[in-house]
Amino acid sequence: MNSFATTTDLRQHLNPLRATHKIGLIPTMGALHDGHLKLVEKAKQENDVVVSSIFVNPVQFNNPDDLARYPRTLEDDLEKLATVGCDVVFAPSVDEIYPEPPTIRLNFGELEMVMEGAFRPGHFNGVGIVVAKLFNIIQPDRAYFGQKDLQQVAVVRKLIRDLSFPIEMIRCPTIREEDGLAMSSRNRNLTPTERVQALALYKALNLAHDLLHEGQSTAQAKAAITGYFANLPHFRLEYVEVVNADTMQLVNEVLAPGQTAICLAAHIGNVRLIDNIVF
Ligand SMILES: Nc1ncnc2c1ncn2[C@@H]1O[C@H](COP(=O)(O)OP(=O)(O)OP(=O)(O)O)[C@@H](O)[C@H]1O
Ligand SMILES: CC(C)(CO)[C@@H](O)C(=O)[O-]
Ligand code: BAL
Repeated sequence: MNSFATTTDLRQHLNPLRATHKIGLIPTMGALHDGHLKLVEKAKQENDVVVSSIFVNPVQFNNPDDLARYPRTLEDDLEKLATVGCDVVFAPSVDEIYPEPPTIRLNFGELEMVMEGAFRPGHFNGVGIVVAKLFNIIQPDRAYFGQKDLQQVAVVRKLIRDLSFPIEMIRCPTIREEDGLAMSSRNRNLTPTERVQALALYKALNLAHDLLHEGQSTAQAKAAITGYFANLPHFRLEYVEVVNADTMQLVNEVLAPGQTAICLAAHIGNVRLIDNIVF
Protein backbone atom coordinates (compact mmCIF):
# COMPACT_ATOMS: atom_id res chain seq x y z
CA MET A 1 0.00 0.00 0.00
CA ASN A 2 1.35 3.43 -0.98
CA SER A 3 0.65 6.40 1.24
CA PHE A 4 0.95 10.04 0.11
CA ALA A 5 0.61 13.33 1.93
CA THR A 6 0.97 15.70 -1.01
CA THR A 7 -1.11 16.24 -4.11
CA THR A 8 2.01 16.27 -6.31
CA ASP A 9 3.24 12.87 -5.10
CA LEU A 10 -0.20 11.34 -5.34
CA ARG A 11 -0.76 12.60 -8.90
CA GLN A 12 2.69 11.40 -9.95
CA HIS A 13 1.72 7.92 -8.76
CA LEU A 14 -1.80 7.86 -10.26
CA ASN A 15 -1.30 9.63 -13.60
CA PRO A 16 0.52 6.80 -15.41
CA LEU A 17 -2.16 4.33 -14.25
CA ARG A 18 -5.20 6.22 -15.49
CA ALA A 19 -5.27 5.00 -19.09
CA THR A 20 -5.40 1.33 -18.15
CA HIS A 21 -6.83 1.26 -14.61
CA LYS A 22 -10.23 2.11 -13.15
CA ILE A 23 -9.77 4.11 -9.98
CA GLY A 24 -12.18 3.84 -7.04
CA LEU A 25 -12.16 6.48 -4.28
CA ILE A 26 -13.40 6.21 -0.70
CA PRO A 27 -13.29 9.63 0.97
CA THR A 28 -13.08 9.39 4.78
CA MET A 29 -12.21 11.41 7.82
CA GLY A 30 -10.28 8.51 9.36
CA ALA A 31 -10.87 6.72 12.69
CA LEU A 32 -11.80 3.85 10.46
CA HIS A 33 -14.24 1.08 11.36
CA ASP A 34 -15.73 -1.88 9.53
CA GLY A 35 -18.25 0.41 7.79
CA HIS A 36 -15.39 2.15 6.02
CA LEU A 37 -13.63 -1.13 5.29
CA LYS A 38 -16.77 -2.50 3.61
CA LEU A 39 -16.66 0.49 1.23
CA VAL A 40 -13.02 -0.32 0.45
CA GLU A 41 -13.85 -3.99 -0.14
CA LYS A 42 -16.66 -3.07 -2.53
CA ALA A 43 -14.41 -0.64 -4.37
CA LYS A 44 -11.76 -3.36 -4.58
CA GLN A 45 -14.21 -5.65 -6.39
CA GLU A 46 -15.19 -2.99 -8.90
CA ASN A 47 -11.92 -1.16 -9.68
CA ASP A 48 -8.26 -1.79 -10.44
CA VAL A 49 -6.85 0.76 -8.02
CA VAL A 50 -8.51 1.76 -4.75
CA VAL A 51 -7.66 5.08 -3.13
CA SER A 52 -8.82 6.01 0.37
CA SER A 53 -8.46 9.57 1.53
CA ILE A 54 -8.14 10.42 5.21
CA PHE A 55 -8.73 14.06 5.95
CA VAL A 56 -10.62 15.69 8.82
CA ASN A 57 -12.01 18.60 6.87
CA PRO A 58 -12.23 21.66 9.14
CA VAL A 59 -14.44 23.55 6.69
CA GLN A 60 -17.38 21.19 7.18
CA PHE A 61 -17.43 21.46 10.99
CA ASN A 62 -19.88 24.02 12.30
CA ASN A 63 -18.95 23.22 15.90
CA PRO A 64 -15.28 23.77 16.93
CA ASP A 65 -15.60 21.36 19.90
CA ASP A 66 -16.81 18.63 17.54
CA LEU A 67 -13.75 19.26 15.34
CA ALA A 68 -11.37 19.22 18.33
CA ARG A 69 -12.87 15.98 19.66
CA TYR A 70 -12.97 14.23 16.29
CA PRO A 71 -10.91 11.00 16.72
CA ARG A 72 -7.60 10.85 14.84
CA THR A 73 -5.96 7.42 14.56
CA LEU A 74 -3.79 7.51 11.42
CA GLU A 75 -1.42 4.63 12.27
CA ASP A 76 -4.30 2.33 13.13
CA ASP A 77 -6.18 3.44 9.99
CA LEU A 78 -3.24 2.60 7.73
CA GLU A 79 -3.00 -0.88 9.23
CA LYS A 80 -6.72 -1.49 8.70
CA LEU A 81 -6.64 -0.27 5.10
CA ALA A 82 -3.71 -2.58 4.34
CA THR A 83 -5.68 -5.60 5.63
CA VAL A 84 -8.47 -5.04 3.05
CA GLY A 85 -6.09 -4.48 0.15
CA CYS A 86 -6.41 -0.71 -0.24
CA ASP A 87 -3.82 0.31 -2.83
CA VAL A 88 -3.28 3.99 -2.13
CA VAL A 89 -3.89 6.27 0.86
CA PHE A 90 -4.03 10.03 0.55
CA ALA A 91 -3.64 11.64 3.98
CA PRO A 92 -2.89 15.34 3.40
CA SER A 93 -2.41 18.11 5.96
CA VAL A 94 -4.88 20.97 6.27
CA ASP A 95 -2.32 23.29 4.61
CA GLU A 96 -1.98 20.92 1.66
CA ILE A 97 -5.72 21.02 0.98
CA TYR A 98 -6.27 24.64 2.01
CA PRO A 99 -3.12 26.69 1.27
CA GLU A 100 -5.51 29.59 1.73
CA PRO A 101 -9.10 29.69 3.02
CA PRO A 102 -11.55 28.91 0.21
CA THR A 103 -13.77 31.81 -0.79
CA ILE A 104 -16.11 29.94 -3.11
CA ARG A 105 -19.48 28.99 -1.64
CA LEU A 106 -21.54 25.99 -2.68
CA ASN A 107 -25.29 26.11 -2.24
CA PHE A 108 -27.26 22.90 -2.57
CA GLY A 109 -30.63 24.66 -2.40
CA GLU A 110 -33.55 22.56 -1.24
CA LEU A 111 -31.31 19.55 -0.61
CA GLU A 112 -29.78 21.28 2.37
CA MET A 113 -32.80 23.09 3.79
CA VAL A 114 -33.55 20.24 6.19
CA MET A 115 -31.80 17.95 8.66
CA GLU A 116 -27.96 18.15 8.56
CA GLY A 117 -28.08 21.20 6.31
CA ALA A 118 -30.46 23.02 8.64
CA PHE A 119 -28.81 22.01 11.91
CA ARG A 120 -25.17 22.28 10.78
CA PRO A 121 -25.03 25.60 8.92
CA GLY A 122 -22.26 25.61 6.32
CA HIS A 123 -21.71 21.85 6.67
CA PHE A 124 -22.56 20.92 3.08
CA ASN A 125 -20.64 23.87 1.68
CA GLY A 126 -17.60 22.36 3.41
CA VAL A 127 -18.39 18.82 2.30
CA GLY A 128 -18.95 19.99 -1.28
CA ILE A 129 -15.69 21.94 -1.40
CA VAL A 130 -13.53 19.12 -0.06
CA VAL A 131 -15.22 16.42 -2.13
CA ALA A 132 -14.78 18.55 -5.28
CA LYS A 133 -11.09 19.01 -4.37
CA LEU A 134 -10.65 15.26 -3.83
CA PHE A 135 -12.39 14.54 -7.14
CA ASN A 136 -10.07 16.96 -8.93
CA ILE A 137 -6.94 15.68 -7.23
CA ILE A 138 -7.67 11.94 -7.53
CA GLN A 139 -9.92 11.92 -10.63
CA PRO A 140 -11.55 8.61 -9.74
CA ASP A 141 -13.87 6.68 -12.04
CA ARG A 142 -16.08 5.72 -9.10
CA ALA A 143 -16.61 7.15 -5.62
CA TYR A 144 -18.13 5.26 -2.69
CA PHE A 145 -20.27 6.86 0.01
CA GLY A 146 -22.22 5.35 2.91
CA GLN A 147 -25.97 5.49 3.31
CA LYS A 148 -25.46 6.42 6.96
CA ASP A 149 -24.85 9.95 5.66
CA LEU A 150 -27.86 9.86 3.35
CA GLN A 151 -28.17 13.61 2.83
CA GLN A 152 -24.47 13.74 1.97
CA VAL A 153 -25.13 11.14 -0.76
CA ALA A 154 -27.78 13.43 -2.27
CA VAL A 155 -25.47 16.45 -2.02
CA VAL A 156 -22.56 14.65 -3.70
CA ARG A 157 -24.85 13.36 -6.45
CA LYS A 158 -25.87 16.98 -7.13
CA LEU A 159 -22.25 18.14 -6.98
CA ILE A 160 -21.33 15.56 -9.62
CA ARG A 161 -24.14 16.70 -11.89
CA ASP A 162 -23.68 20.44 -11.37
CA LEU A 163 -19.93 20.33 -12.01
CA SER A 164 -19.99 17.54 -14.65
CA PHE A 165 -17.55 15.28 -12.84
CA PRO A 166 -17.15 12.09 -14.94
CA ILE A 167 -17.57 10.00 -11.79
CA GLU A 168 -20.06 7.30 -10.86
CA MET A 169 -21.23 7.63 -7.28
CA ILE A 170 -22.07 4.43 -5.43
CA ARG A 171 -24.22 4.49 -2.31
CA CYS A 172 -23.32 1.64 0.03
CA PRO A 173 -25.54 0.20 2.80
CA THR A 174 -25.09 1.24 6.42
CA ILE A 175 -22.98 -1.25 8.35
CA ARG A 176 -24.16 -1.81 11.92
CA GLU A 177 -22.76 -3.25 15.14
CA GLU A 178 -24.27 -6.58 16.19
CA ASP A 179 -26.91 -4.85 18.31
CA GLY A 180 -27.91 -2.53 15.44
CA LEU A 181 -26.03 0.70 16.27
CA ALA A 182 -24.76 2.25 13.03
CA MET A 183 -20.96 2.19 12.96
CA SER A 184 -19.59 5.72 13.23
CA SER A 185 -16.23 7.21 14.09
CA ARG A 186 -17.92 9.33 16.73
CA ASN A 187 -19.05 6.16 18.57
CA ARG A 188 -15.50 6.09 19.96
CA ASN A 189 -16.35 9.16 22.00
CA LEU A 190 -19.23 7.41 23.81
CA THR A 191 -18.72 6.18 27.38
CA PRO A 192 -19.52 2.47 27.86
CA THR A 193 -22.91 3.42 29.34
CA GLU A 194 -23.66 5.82 26.50
CA ARG A 195 -22.64 3.14 24.00
CA VAL A 196 -25.38 0.87 25.34
CA GLN A 197 -27.90 3.71 25.45
CA ALA A 198 -27.03 4.79 21.89
CA LEU A 199 -28.94 1.82 20.54
CA ALA A 200 -32.04 3.96 21.12
CA LEU A 201 -31.42 5.64 17.75
CA TYR A 202 -31.87 2.41 15.82
CA LYS A 203 -34.77 1.32 18.03
CA ALA A 204 -36.51 4.64 17.37
CA LEU A 205 -36.04 4.27 13.61
CA ASN A 206 -37.55 0.80 13.73
CA LEU A 207 -40.44 2.05 15.85
CA ALA A 208 -41.19 4.79 13.31
CA HIS A 209 -40.90 2.28 10.48
CA ASP A 210 -43.38 -0.09 12.19
CA LEU A 211 -45.85 2.74 12.78
CA LEU A 212 -45.69 3.86 9.14
CA HIS A 213 -46.03 0.26 8.04
CA GLU A 214 -49.19 -0.05 10.17
CA GLY A 215 -50.63 2.92 8.32
CA GLN A 216 -49.99 5.72 10.80
CA SER A 217 -49.20 9.13 9.32
CA THR A 218 -45.68 10.54 9.13
CA ALA A 219 -46.74 13.17 11.71
CA GLN A 220 -47.86 10.42 14.09
CA ALA A 221 -44.64 8.48 13.57
CA LYS A 222 -42.54 11.61 14.19
CA ALA A 223 -44.56 12.43 17.31
CA ALA A 224 -43.98 8.90 18.61
CA ILE A 225 -40.22 9.31 18.15
CA THR A 226 -40.24 12.69 19.86
CA GLY A 227 -42.13 11.09 22.76
CA TYR A 228 -39.74 8.15 22.83
CA PHE A 229 -36.72 10.43 23.27
CA ALA A 230 -38.53 12.68 25.74
CA ASN A 231 -38.53 9.66 28.07
CA LEU A 232 -34.75 9.22 27.72
CA PRO A 233 -33.24 12.01 29.81
CA HIS A 234 -29.63 11.45 28.66
CA PHE A 235 -30.68 12.14 25.04
CA ARG A 236 -31.53 15.30 23.17
CA LEU A 237 -33.31 14.59 19.91
CA GLU A 238 -32.31 17.20 17.34
CA TYR A 239 -34.60 16.17 14.51
CA VAL A 240 -36.56 13.28 13.10
CA GLU A 241 -37.86 13.54 9.54
CA VAL A 242 -39.52 11.35 6.97
CA VAL A 243 -38.15 12.29 3.56
CA ASN A 244 -37.83 11.22 -0.04
CA ALA A 245 -34.58 9.23 0.05
CA ASP A 246 -33.26 10.90 -3.13
CA THR A 247 -34.52 14.48 -2.95
CA MET A 248 -34.56 14.94 0.85
CA GLN A 249 -37.98 16.59 0.53
CA LEU A 250 -40.27 16.00 3.50
CA VAL A 251 -43.05 13.56 2.67
CA ASN A 252 -46.48 13.04 4.20
CA GLU A 253 -46.87 9.46 3.12
CA VAL A 254 -44.83 6.37 2.42
CA LEU A 255 -43.46 6.34 -1.14
CA ALA A 256 -42.62 3.45 -3.50
CA PRO A 257 -40.31 0.76 -2.04
CA GLY A 258 -36.79 2.08 -1.43
CA GLN A 259 -37.90 5.71 -1.75
CA THR A 260 -38.80 6.65 1.84
CA ALA A 261 -36.21 7.47 4.49
CA ILE A 262 -36.62 8.09 8.20
CA CYS A 263 -33.66 10.15 9.41
CA LEU A 264 -32.74 11.40 12.84
CA ALA A 265 -30.00 13.12 14.79
CA ALA A 266 -29.60 12.99 18.56
CA HIS A 267 -27.11 14.12 21.17
CA ILE A 268 -26.04 11.72 23.86
CA GLY A 269 -23.68 13.36 26.32
CA ASN A 270 -21.13 15.27 24.21
CA VAL A 271 -21.65 13.11 21.15
CA ARG A 272 -23.97 13.83 18.25
CA LEU A 273 -25.05 10.80 16.23
CA ILE A 274 -27.14 10.41 13.07
CA ASP A 275 -28.84 7.40 11.55
CA ASN A 276 -31.54 6.56 9.01
CA ILE A 277 -33.40 3.69 7.46
CA VAL A 278 -34.57 3.57 3.87
CA PHE A 279 -37.52 1.37 2.95
N1 LIG B 1 -21.69 2.47 9.35
C1 LIG B 1 -21.38 2.83 8.12
N2 LIG B 1 -21.77 2.09 7.07
C2 LIG B 1 -21.48 2.44 5.80
N3 LIG B 1 -20.80 3.55 5.47
C3 LIG B 1 -20.38 4.33 6.47
C4 LIG B 1 -20.64 4.02 7.83
N4 LIG B 1 -20.11 4.99 8.60
C5 LIG B 1 -19.55 5.86 7.76
N5 LIG B 1 -19.70 5.48 6.49
C6 LIG B 1 -19.27 6.20 5.29
O1 LIG B 1 -17.87 6.33 5.29
C7 LIG B 1 -17.52 7.54 4.64
C8 LIG B 1 -16.61 8.31 5.51
O2 LIG B 1 -17.32 8.69 6.67
P1 LIG B 1 -16.66 9.32 7.96
O3 LIG B 1 -15.19 9.20 7.84
O4 LIG B 1 -17.26 10.61 8.29
O5 LIG B 1 -17.04 8.26 9.05
P2 LIG B 1 -18.24 8.23 10.02
O6 LIG B 1 -18.19 6.96 10.76
O7 LIG B 1 -19.45 8.64 9.25
O8 LIG B 1 -17.87 9.29 11.05
P3 LIG B 1 -18.80 10.29 11.77
O9 LIG B 1 -20.22 9.99 11.43
O10 LIG B 1 -18.52 10.10 13.19
O11 LIG B 1 -18.30 11.55 11.13
C9 LIG B 1 -18.84 8.27 4.36
O12 LIG B 1 -19.24 8.04 3.03
C10 LIG B 1 -19.78 7.62 5.33
O13 LIG B 1 -21.13 7.67 4.93
C1 LIG C 1 -17.15 12.81 2.53
C2 LIG C 1 -16.25 13.33 3.65
C3 LIG C 1 -14.98 12.49 3.72
C4 LIG C 1 -15.84 14.75 3.28
O1 LIG C 1 -15.00 15.28 4.25
C5 LIG C 1 -16.98 13.33 5.00
O2 LIG C 1 -18.07 14.18 4.98
C6 LIG C 1 -17.33 11.97 5.47
O3 LIG C 1 -16.44 11.34 6.00
O4 LIG C 1 -18.50 11.54 5.34
N1 BAL D 1 -19.78 11.60 8.21
C1 BAL D 1 -20.17 12.97 7.93
C2 BAL D 1 -19.10 13.91 8.23
C3 BAL D 1 -19.37 14.80 9.37
O1 BAL D 1 -20.11 14.44 10.29
O2 BAL D 1 -18.85 15.92 9.37
